[in-house]
Amino acid sequence: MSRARWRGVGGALLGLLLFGVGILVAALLVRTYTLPSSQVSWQGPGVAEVKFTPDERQLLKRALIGALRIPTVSFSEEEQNVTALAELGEYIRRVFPRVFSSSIIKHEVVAEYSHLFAVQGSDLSLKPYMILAHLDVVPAPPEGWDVPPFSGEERDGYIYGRGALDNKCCVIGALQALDLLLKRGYKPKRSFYIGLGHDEEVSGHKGAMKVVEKLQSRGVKLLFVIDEGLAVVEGVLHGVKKPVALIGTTEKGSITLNLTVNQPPGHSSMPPAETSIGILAAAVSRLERNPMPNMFGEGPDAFMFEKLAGEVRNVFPTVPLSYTVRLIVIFRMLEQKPSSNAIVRTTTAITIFNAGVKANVIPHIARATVNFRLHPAQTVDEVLDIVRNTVNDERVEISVLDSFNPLPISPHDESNFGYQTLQKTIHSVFSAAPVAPGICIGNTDSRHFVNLTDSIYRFSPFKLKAEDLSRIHGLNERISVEGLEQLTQFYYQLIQNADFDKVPVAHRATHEL
Ligand SMILES: CCCCCCCC/C=C\CCCCCCCC(=O)NCC(=O)O
Ligand SMILES: [Zn+2]
Ligand SMILES: [Zn+2]
Repeated sequence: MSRARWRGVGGALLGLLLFGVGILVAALLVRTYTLPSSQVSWQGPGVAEVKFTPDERQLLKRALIGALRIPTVSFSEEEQNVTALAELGEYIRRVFPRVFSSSIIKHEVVAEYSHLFAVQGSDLSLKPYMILAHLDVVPAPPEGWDVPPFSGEERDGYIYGRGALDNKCCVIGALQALDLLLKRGYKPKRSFYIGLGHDEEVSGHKGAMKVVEKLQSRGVKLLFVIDEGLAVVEGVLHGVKKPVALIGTTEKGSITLNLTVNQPPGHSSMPPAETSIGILAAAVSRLERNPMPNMFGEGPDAFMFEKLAGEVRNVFPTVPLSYTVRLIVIFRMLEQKPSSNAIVRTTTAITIFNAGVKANVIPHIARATVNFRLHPAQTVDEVLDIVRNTVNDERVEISVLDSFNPLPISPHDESNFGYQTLQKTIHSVFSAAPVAPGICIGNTDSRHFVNLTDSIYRFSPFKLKAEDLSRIHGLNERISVEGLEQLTQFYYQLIQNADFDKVPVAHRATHEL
């Protein structure tokens, strides 16, 4: 046989060998996945679902509508509508008298406008847990809304208003669930707290932090904390069609910077080659055009995709791709949408830009504020280094207004009581939606609780479609009446599920995918 022919046969054999090895590696990789969590079933007794009477359904709706009408706006750490915060405090007293007068509940006002409810369980040997929500909201100028943002108007099965999702629905849902449990004579075994902060939207330094100080001074340790955060998302994650429940097991860090350029002012008829505005604009544009690196797989986002691998639809239906390859394809697609881009990298948002006073005056000072949300695989120092290198202009002064590192990752293994109790409750309330750990892309009051527990979970118990994401802090924020009832059901069942003293045990089928 000629040398060329031998080379051809050798090449074909090598190709076959590589193909075989490729198949083997892919098979080994996909073997490690278990069936999606939707296939998990729970051992042991379930808890009773709350059946709302028609009157209770009306009262629940009215309770949220009333709360939405009180404009508890936080503008900044220094400027909050404290009259409205006081009014909302009075309002919850009026709407939930059973909660405020129960002999097993101690209520205290913290730092004037926050509230702490301590519900005493019958078994004091069980470690308590905490449900958090917040009373304040971000501003809502009426332009662009279909209904006035503080009207609480009900339309076509939805209740509209600033705070409908973030986060008065959880304030009302948690209190309503507790009220219904008391009404039905339920006596909790495990003690728990409900904390309602009043300045979450501007840091939580005055509210949640003071609640933490109070609990710490009493030597309280918590089994777990549940706060707002991720949700049951539908059509948000590329390639996953059915609703999946994402529990934030960590939260992004944050850096807020001021970029300031100081140049001599003067007459606009004799402009310099570059003005303070031009220099600053170029600097912020460099930051926008050079996004932080894609860190997919280097943080807990990897856990989320591993868990959801079984749910990922093949994006090329005619090509038989392994789950591993599908994940790699999705990895690139994630960058295309702001919500999933936020999961895979530190984000850069230019939020304030100020300069100039008059058309014929060269401005002296130009200033921009830039807010970064840090991926859990990066630190404040690392991001600041990248920012300095990208700006790369000594005329731009960079000062840090506020910064904190990403939060620790809370346990989400099979032996963790808090995570498993949440998962069990989610399965029961949201028709067995698969549950996965994720990165909470916004910041919450729960970040102040790290010294009280290692188990902090950020989960808002409602469904969110892709088009709903822009309603949070945006226009036409709303919750469906059905969603509000489901959310209340969630807290109602969670409180009962937390009364078991052992971790719920899941039956899980392992399976080769
Ligand atoms: C891979 C796709 C996953 C996309 C996940 C996006 C799901 C979004 C779900 C909820 C929205 C996140 C809201 C987080 C709570 C924000 C609380 C807040 O506003 N805090 C103040 C602040 O962060 O400034
Ligand atoms: Zn919130
Ligand atoms: Zn918010």
